[in-house]
Amino acid sequence: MSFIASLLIDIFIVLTVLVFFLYLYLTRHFNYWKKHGVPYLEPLPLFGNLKEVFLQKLYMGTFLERMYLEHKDKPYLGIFAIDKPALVVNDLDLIRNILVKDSQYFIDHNMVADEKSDPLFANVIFSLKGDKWKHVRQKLTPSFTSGKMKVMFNLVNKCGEDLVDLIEQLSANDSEVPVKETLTRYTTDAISTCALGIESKSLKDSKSEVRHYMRKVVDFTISKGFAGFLMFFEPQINKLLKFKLMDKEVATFFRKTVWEAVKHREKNGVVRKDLLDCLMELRKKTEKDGDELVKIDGDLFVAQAFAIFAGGFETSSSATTFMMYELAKQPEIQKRLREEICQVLQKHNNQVTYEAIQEMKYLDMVLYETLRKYPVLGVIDRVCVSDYDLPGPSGKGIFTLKAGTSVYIPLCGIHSDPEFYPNPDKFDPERFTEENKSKRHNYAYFPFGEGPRICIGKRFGLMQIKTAFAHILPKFQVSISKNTPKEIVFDPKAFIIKTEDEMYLDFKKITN
Ligand code: HEM
Repeated sequence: MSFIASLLIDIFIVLTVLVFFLYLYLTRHFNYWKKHGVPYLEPLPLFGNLKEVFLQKLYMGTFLERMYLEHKDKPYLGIFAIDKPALVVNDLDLIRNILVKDSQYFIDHNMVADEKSDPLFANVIFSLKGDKWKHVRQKLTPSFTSGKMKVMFNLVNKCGEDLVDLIEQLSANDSEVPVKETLTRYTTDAISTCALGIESKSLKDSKSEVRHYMRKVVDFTISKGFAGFLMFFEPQINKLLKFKLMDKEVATFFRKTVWEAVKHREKNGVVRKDLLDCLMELRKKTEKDGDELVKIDGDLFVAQAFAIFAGGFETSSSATTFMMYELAKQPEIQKRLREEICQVLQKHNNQVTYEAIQEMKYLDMVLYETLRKYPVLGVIDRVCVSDYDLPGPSGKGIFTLKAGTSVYIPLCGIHSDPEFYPNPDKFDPERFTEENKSKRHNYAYFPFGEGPRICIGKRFGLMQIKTAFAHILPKFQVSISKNTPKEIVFDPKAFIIKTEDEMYLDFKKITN
């Protein structure tokens, strides 16, 4: 045998042995659920049960929705995220216990970003764990009371007026309006001014610097989609590989913007009682305390401003886009909503006010139905932080969920379960009359999550969405245009539910 042939055989043997050991390593936990008598899905080496999500073929919420609809007779189901056992919880009473009643066992999200390579994502409130999270959350919560919303309303309302001006320009000459981008420019302006007191001018200027950098945060490339996957499903692997979600230039821009706003306020004694003020108070206080745990400064400080900013603009613009799309498809619902808005506004001297938008009950119903069909976050996640006893899978005995196990709640699945929502693909706001709501399990609907980790910006999100419709619908008739997507496909790379492509719709000015 020649030297080359024997070398090739040696290489082949070494590779086979390596592949064999890699296989053993990746499948070492694959009998975990079987051993504990928990119903589970047969995994594949390398992917576990998440092949389609891993390969970015399917949005994670849609993936778990399919799993839920197939296995909802089981209170919970064991899966494998790559090689790691994780639990998908289907039963609504168990979900209530995990999110609310026994939330101390499930207080953390999975997300772990690397402090060095991705410092802002590592420190955003969504990633913070345990006492550090609790402390930051307690301090930020007062920025989101209904009193604070009232104060911020005028700023949001001004953005609503600018939004109408932009739609008027874009729809001139019967042009289609790129709704997703237009509404994201609106929410970017609203959150910039309310949270940080900065004018992002996204509606006035399509090349606005803030919009430019924020687009980079949320437009997921394949590699960012992969980083997001690991942070959500395999945070420990991400810790090793150090993938990051935020580019250096975006982090630099955000740091600069936040510290300039802070310096301006300190120098000129500006007090706006907004989110940045709350953060600045928090920063002073912790300096005085001298407590390591509660030192909210540097990137921990910037990250909280970033979290509110990032949480605040694309979530709301995505929900607003889907609502606009459904209204375009259903002119009867659109007409009824327009009539309600116009009637309420008449009582308020034709002014969009905070009180007026609270009176629009059909608007609430249409918005709630939008968030049912398109819950912005398709999966709610938690980590079990100390061993927790679940009722045994067959209803007998107990099964102890080990600390460190990831738990996923299939929100998209629950929201499209025909048992709670007959004909779930139909967009039907009547599902949200008081009477119909009272017939359902309380946990058949939770688009903002639940319990201590419920969305902190819920009130702000609802306010900015409702303000947009109160401005737009009395002035424009919205309809499907030639480039409206025929079918909605959620972006498989993204963390939240959104379309990959632009959403074009026709806007026709109402003249009377
Ligand atoms: C339609 C709009 C929105 C929806 C549907 C939504 C949904 C959610 C959901 C499902 C969660 C996770 C909750 C859980 O794990 O139980 C969340 C968390 C969060 N949201 Fe929202 N959100 C919206 C708007 C906003 C806005 C406007 C802001 C900021 C102004 C915001 C900031 C946050 C933050 C900071 C968290 C993390 C809270 C924590 O970990 O303590 N969201 N949101």
